[in-house]
Amino acid sequence: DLKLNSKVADMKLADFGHKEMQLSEREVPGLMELIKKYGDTKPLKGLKIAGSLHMTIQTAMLIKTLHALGADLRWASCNIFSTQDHAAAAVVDAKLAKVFAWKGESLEEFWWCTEMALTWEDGSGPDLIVDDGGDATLLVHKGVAVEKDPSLLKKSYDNKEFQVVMDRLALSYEKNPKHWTEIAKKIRGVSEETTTGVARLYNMQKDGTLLFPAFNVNDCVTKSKFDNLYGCRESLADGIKRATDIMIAGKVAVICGYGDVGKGSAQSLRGFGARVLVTEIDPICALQAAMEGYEVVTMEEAAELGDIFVTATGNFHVITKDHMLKMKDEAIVCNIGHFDNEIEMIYLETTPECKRINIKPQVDKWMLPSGRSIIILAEGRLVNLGCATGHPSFVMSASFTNQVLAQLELAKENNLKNQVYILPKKLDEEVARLHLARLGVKLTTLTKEQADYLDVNPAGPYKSEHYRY
Ligand SMILES: NC(=O)C1=CN([C@@H]2O[C@H](COP(=O)(O)OP(=O)(O)OC[C@H]3O[C@@H](n4cnc5c(N)ncnc54)[C@H](O)[C@@H]3O)[C@@H](O)[C@H]2O)C=CC1
Ligand SMILES: Nc1ncnc2c1ncn2[C@@H]1O[C@H](CO)C(=O)[C@H]1O
Repeated sequence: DLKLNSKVADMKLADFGHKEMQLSEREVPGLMELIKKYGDTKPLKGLKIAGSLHMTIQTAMLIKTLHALGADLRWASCNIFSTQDHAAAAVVDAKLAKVFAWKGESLEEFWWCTEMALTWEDGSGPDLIVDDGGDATLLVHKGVAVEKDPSLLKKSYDNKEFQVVMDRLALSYEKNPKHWTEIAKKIRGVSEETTTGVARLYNMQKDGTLLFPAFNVNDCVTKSKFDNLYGCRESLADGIKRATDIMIAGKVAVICGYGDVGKGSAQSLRGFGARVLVTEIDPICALQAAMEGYEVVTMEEAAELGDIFVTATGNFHVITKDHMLKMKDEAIVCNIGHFDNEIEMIYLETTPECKRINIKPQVDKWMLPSGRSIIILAEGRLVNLGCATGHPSFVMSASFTNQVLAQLELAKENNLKNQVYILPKKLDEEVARLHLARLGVKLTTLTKEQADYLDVNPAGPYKSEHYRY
């Protein structure tokens, strides 16, 4: 396998990918600025970067930037449905990275791709990881764990996906029982894209099991208060409409979770004229939803009311078997959270009385024992990337500018500990500044008197560490 240059769906799509990458340049000002600033000095020269992040046109521009800064790249997607095959082909064709990703991977193929992204032709591993959801970081950590305790390979696991991971690790253990231990030693750190991946990192930091330093890119203000919020505001409706062509106006939409993603999702469907109900566990977010005029209900109440259901919690089994059995005939059910367990898909997939009728790729009608059916999008995986193309380039430019800044910090080898770090506010403000011109924003400059009055530096940072945007 390791001699494999790349594995993508169709290299004939490369030209289309190049055209869409070129068209996105105007929309990724932050990335273009980083290439201008560092393209000559190449601060990532000689460093190997493994990526596990949706292989889209936007990610192709992130890869282009990391490549321009000197990195040697291998890439997989972090979701079986989110690859845009023309983006993958263009990246391979332009020799920006070796790519192992295609839309519609099986779970076994997904974990093979992830391992291929983490392993160079000579069997060596990366210096740095760009992760989204933490699956690449998980494979390295579980690899080290089984090499410490091979008996873990003998067990059988109820969780189907975890069993696939352990089967894959059994193969690498057979080839080299020190493979992952050697790889982990060399890794300078990981930069993590999303809320759920960041939660995993803080759990490992708390348990003391983190094997290398990590940057929490999600909690850059110019990531989560933009991508999670405004990105979902645009790409959620895109996913639902491309999948079902449903009229949203006048329908009852139920958004589970009112965090950054839930806020953008609720606003998205309200914008199309839906009557939006919200469910929440957190009194503060529930109060925010109420202040915005949303009706805050429980899923038990909402199950029989909704026409369209969207989970956005980062939690699991938020929409359960009981909820599905109460739903209207042909209610649409989807998830925009990172993992596919927000909807209890295991009930549908393991109950003989539940019959799946495939309408088209990533759109299934499930006949239920209730005598009614529901429409499940992208098999419960994130609907904006499974049924559409994810967030547009402009908002991803801010997220990915933070990713590159985090990679540059990790590359410096400045004795970071095995813990989770956040980029400084000054850089966050810089990322925002890089995106103003494209929108014609005219920023006001503080006078010295005003700066003194506010007790801030005229060049920033403009807010305290505890400021909530
Ligand atoms: N599809 C996409 O493009 C994106 C997906 N994400 C993912 O979306 C998920 C949510 O992300 P954020 O909004 O940033 O997280 P968040 O933590 O800001 O919001 C999640 C909210 O869900 C609530 N919640 C948890 N369990 C719940 C339950 N059982 N019922 C109702 N509410 C519940 C929490 O109280 C919280 O307010 C994560 O998995 C994240 O990785 C994030 C950004 C973009
Ligand atoms: N078009 C896109 N390309 C790459 N990543 C994306 C895109 N849209 C959303 N995402 C990311 O997907 C993760 C969730 O897996 C986020 O937190 C977003 O930053």
